[in-house]
Amino acid sequence: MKPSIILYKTLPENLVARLKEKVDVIQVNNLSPETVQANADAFASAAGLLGAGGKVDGALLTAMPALRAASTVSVGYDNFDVDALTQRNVLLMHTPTELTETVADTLMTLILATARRVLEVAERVKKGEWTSSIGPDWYGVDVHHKTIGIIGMGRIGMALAQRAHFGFGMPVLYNARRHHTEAESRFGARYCDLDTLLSEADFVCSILPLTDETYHVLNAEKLALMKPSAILINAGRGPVIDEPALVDALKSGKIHAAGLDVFEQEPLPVDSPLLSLPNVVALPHIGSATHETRYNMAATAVENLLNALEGKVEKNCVNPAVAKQA
Ligand SMILES: NC(=O)c1ccc[n+]([C@@H]2O[C@H](COP(=O)([O-])OP(=O)(O)OC[C@H]3O[C@@H](n4cnc5c(N)ncnc54)[C@H](O)[C@@H]3O)[C@@H](O)[C@H]2O)c1
Ligand SMILES: O=C(O)[C@H](O)CO
Repeated sequence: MKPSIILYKTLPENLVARLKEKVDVIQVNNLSPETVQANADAFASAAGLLGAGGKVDGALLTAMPALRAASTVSVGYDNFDVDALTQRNVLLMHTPTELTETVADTLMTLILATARRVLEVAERVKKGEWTSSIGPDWYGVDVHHKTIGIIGMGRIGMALAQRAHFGFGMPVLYNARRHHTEAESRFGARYCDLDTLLSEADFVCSILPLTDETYHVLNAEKLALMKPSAILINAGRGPVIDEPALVDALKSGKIHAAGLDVFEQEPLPVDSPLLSLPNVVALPHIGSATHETRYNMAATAVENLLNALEGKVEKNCVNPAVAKQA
């Protein structure tokens, strides 16, 4: 008998067919308590879990005693209780490599869109305000040769540094948990403590994972260190920034603008004060959202799950210690 899995994301047909070669697939819409309750037997007997978003915590794991592997269509896994998974010998697989370049493109998009006020001026053109030669009220600020400060010099941080250094001639500052010799040799990047980075960078770009340590690391005190001309970009996770403190910094001119792909609450509520600020570019968490990259992520997540269920976890595993115990 084939093992069964819970699939909580819509996947292309060919990928579902690939899964069905090896496992029985039970498709659900989400991982809400209502869904779990309505499909209690399926959840109880499933050996695998595949999808994106949704909280995978102790309560869900209690409802899934047969679970052996979970596979997320994402690189970030802050929505998983990794300790609880590891305690129960459940492997967690993710997609760390497929999206790197695409997310770096998104970060560059936010840098350019905020600096050149792309949304604002395009909107003015649509409204028919471009009636004579433009003046300073349409101007933005330069990106090229300005200093970029990257908080989180991991895979995506490196891809951003490459674009900034080679494409835009930008000096690169960075902060991470360790020195990154490759970033220093390839991009001349300079390691800084967080306060120095915040006070020197023209573009402060956060691509941090969300952890207990990074929660609200960019709070009012830290934002106050930024130059009034500086622009803050965040494509890591929303709760890394204290959002009310950011709104205050943007409203009072303590910082120049912000480009955001992630928020404390997603989807961003329509009454968020961020949406009424002209100096904010807000995107709906599209960091990796191209057809090519989302397909590649889904295909990798499928193979990750099938491999994990067969005990093959050479790569893409968040808690490989589980495999060693098996
Ligand atoms: N907006 C999106 O759609 C999108 C897409 C992909 C990834 N992300 C987010 O970006 C994150 C990073 O992805 P990645 O592939 O570059 O991960 P990565 O693991 O390669 O890099 C993470 C970097 O953050 C640093 N870091 C972690 N904790 C830190 C701390 N407390 N202080 C300073 N630095 C710290 C690490 O040292 C590392 O350099 C993901 O975890 C995810 O949350 C968002
Ligand atoms: O972590 C990721 O892969 C993206 O943020 C999508 O959730």
